[in-house]
Amino acid sequence: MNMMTEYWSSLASLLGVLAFCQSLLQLVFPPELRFLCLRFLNRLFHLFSSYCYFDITEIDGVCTNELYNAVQLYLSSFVSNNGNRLSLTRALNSTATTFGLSNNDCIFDTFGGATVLWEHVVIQRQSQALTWRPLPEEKRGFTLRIKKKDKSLILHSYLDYIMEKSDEIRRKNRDRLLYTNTRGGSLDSRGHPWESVLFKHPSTFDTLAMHPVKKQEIMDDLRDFADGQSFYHKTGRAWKRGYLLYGPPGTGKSSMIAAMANYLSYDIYDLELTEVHNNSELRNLLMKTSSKSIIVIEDIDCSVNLTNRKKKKKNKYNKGDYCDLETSRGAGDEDGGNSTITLSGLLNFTDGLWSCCGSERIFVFTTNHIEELDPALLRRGRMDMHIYMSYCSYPALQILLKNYLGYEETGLDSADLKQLAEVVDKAEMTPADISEILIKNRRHKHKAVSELLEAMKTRVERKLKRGSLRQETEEEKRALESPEGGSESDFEQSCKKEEEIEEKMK
Ligand SMILES: Nc1ncnc2c1ncn2[C@@H]1O[C@H](COP(=O)(O)OP(=O)(O)OP(=O)(O)O)[C@@H](O)[C@H]1O
Repeated sequence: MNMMTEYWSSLASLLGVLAFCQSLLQLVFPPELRFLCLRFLNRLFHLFSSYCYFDITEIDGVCTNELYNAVQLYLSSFVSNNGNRLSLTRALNSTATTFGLSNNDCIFDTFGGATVLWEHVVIQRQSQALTWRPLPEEKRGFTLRIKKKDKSLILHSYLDYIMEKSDEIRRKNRDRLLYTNTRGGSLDSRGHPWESVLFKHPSTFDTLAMHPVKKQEIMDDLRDFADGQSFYHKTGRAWKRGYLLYGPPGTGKSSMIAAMANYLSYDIYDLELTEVHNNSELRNLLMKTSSKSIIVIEDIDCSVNLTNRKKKKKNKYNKGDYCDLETSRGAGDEDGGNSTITLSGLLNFTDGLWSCCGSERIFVFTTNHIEELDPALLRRGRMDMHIYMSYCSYPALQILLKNYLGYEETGLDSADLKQLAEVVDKAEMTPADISEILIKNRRHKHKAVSELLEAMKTRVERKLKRGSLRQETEEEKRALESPEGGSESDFEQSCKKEEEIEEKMK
């Protein structure tokens, strides 16, 4: 008991001494002097430290600091792999989740061999300043710690790099738009010649069925283009690229365009040439497109008479009102007058001076009949890459089987696969045809494969039959046409026979 009393009394006298010292300190060292001392110590510390620090606050005065937002987005791109405690956000109507550093958490980053430390600093705001807009209750910011020797690298390149990266992430996270030119060239309420809708096409290079080597080549080309600003600048070329997609209907030309847009996070401008009246309207449309976009003209062979030939083009595949365009607008204004679009107008659109307004644009033309296009339109520099979208090959079929039936996970009968590999090239089926069969039977994998195999075999048989019948007819025709051949009525008979074959094949 005595011990306890002694303990309490010595504690009380110690506290008394402390209180006395504190009031003495207050008297000798007023707060101003203490603050100065602290500042001095701080300066001394920084003088001998090899690090320097930068504060990037969320709000600079009353304006939002763009750099803060950029750093937040930039860090979100790799923080998910490194951080232990993360903040998660998702904007309204967005499908992307954004990771962020939690309050007062740190993360290291490296750039050009320099290691930097980012700290997310969150402190409560003491009082609301008198501003025209209410400030958040918390004061947020990032503190960047770098080595003094890296200062110039970080300030000159790293921050620009962060701004660029954040732009890219922002574009990726936002929804893409699909534009189409307004009917008859009229302007919308904002005086814009393009109308837009949200573009949510699910096609990606993963889902696209084509040979993986070819696919990779296209992806590399697109990536080189998107990252090639300095290259295009250095070589004095306009920052644009043209792709011509050609091949039979249903081989994935439109799917490829969607995959390109999703891959690069570009908007799409789907140009309906039939709604454009003349070259100057075409130029105006081009000027109103934004950079980082894909400008598409589908079925270019059917859209307008692009051969500049005097004779009117005969369209093999009638595609409705596309085909009579030249007729309906009064063909004959071939030399670039104001009443119709001409080949030279289109060439100017793709690589004339006007095509360089804005930058980072991709032109994609599609056609089912490359042979009907004017060589001027096809030359490299205008259409830099010609991509043949072929009938389904075995590597492409494997992608479809994987997408539609989950083929890789569960595996299919190897004998079936072997047979598919044998007939797929001969069958000449489009990915669209194959997709249809697979969709129909997607719940029954083995039925899907056997039906597909059946369809392919039938096609091969029909092709063989057609080939041999045609050969027979050719021989008969040749016999009839020879000097000792038969009469005209025999020839007519042979034609009739060919028609019969066609009928049978149908
Ligand atoms: N290469 C492919 N990979 C994956 N799916 C494909 C492919 N080709 C076609 N398809 C499927 O077939 C459908 C039609 O294809 P798409 O419209 O892309 O072909 P297209 O070549 O543009 O045809 P068209 O020349 O008639 O416009 C697509 O919705 C897609 O489901």
